[in-house]
Amino acid sequence: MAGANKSGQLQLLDFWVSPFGQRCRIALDEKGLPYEYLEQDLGGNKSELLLRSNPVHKKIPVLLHDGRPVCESLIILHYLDEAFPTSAPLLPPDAYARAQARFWADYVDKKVYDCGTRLWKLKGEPQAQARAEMVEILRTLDGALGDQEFFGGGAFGLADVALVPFTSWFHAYERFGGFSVDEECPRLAAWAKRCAQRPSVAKHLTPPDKVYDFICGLKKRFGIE
Ligand SMILES: N[C@@H](CCC(=O)N[C@@H](CS)C(=O)NCC(=O)O)C(=O)O
Repeated sequence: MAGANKSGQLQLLDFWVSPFGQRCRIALDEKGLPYEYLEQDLGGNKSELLLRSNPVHKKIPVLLHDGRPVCESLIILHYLDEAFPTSAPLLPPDAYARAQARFWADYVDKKVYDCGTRLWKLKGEPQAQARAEMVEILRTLDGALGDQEFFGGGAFGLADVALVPFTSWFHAYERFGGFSVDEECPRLAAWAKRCAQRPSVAKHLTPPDKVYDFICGLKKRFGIE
């Protein structure tokens, strides 16, 4: 059966362009865990399975492990690490390093998507504020990365998985914000290119032009020109 392995059946309720869903797909591949991908309709016709599996937020991604739902992408990443501890851990063994990884994953969660949405939704001064904030967020991440290969040091880990799906949204953020990640944050730009060479990332990142077209479609739907 698709998604079944000796540790049980894994299914992922997801939506193709979602950075949160991509986190889960990348983590599942990093860990070599087979799963069944279940694309969801989020446009006003949510499936019974999604509503039953995530009755609180009614959002993707949801991981079903032998039919039991786990919601919220970062919680799913932690769950995968705990449920499948022997396969490619996302979190390092050292407690302090684990806390650092969680801090940056949480920072990404609190900052990037929300600011990115303001960038494409707003106009004038509020949009200029979102642009300044996004550059600040990306510079902060560039500083946290420093000269390390990955946020997890030498290993691709939790914070990398949390942030990397947004690299395919950078192109749209750059176009709506009128800035360049390469120029503002060269270390982060180089990190994104390094990550893109990983099979798990290359396979699951949505091409940047498709993300841009998707956002343009949303703008049209919301009547934002
Ligand atoms: N904090 C959640 C965010 C998930 C989320 O925003 N999912 C969006 C798709 S990108 C969704 O399902 N939207 C449907 C809706 O809001 O009705 C996570 O990390 O999983």
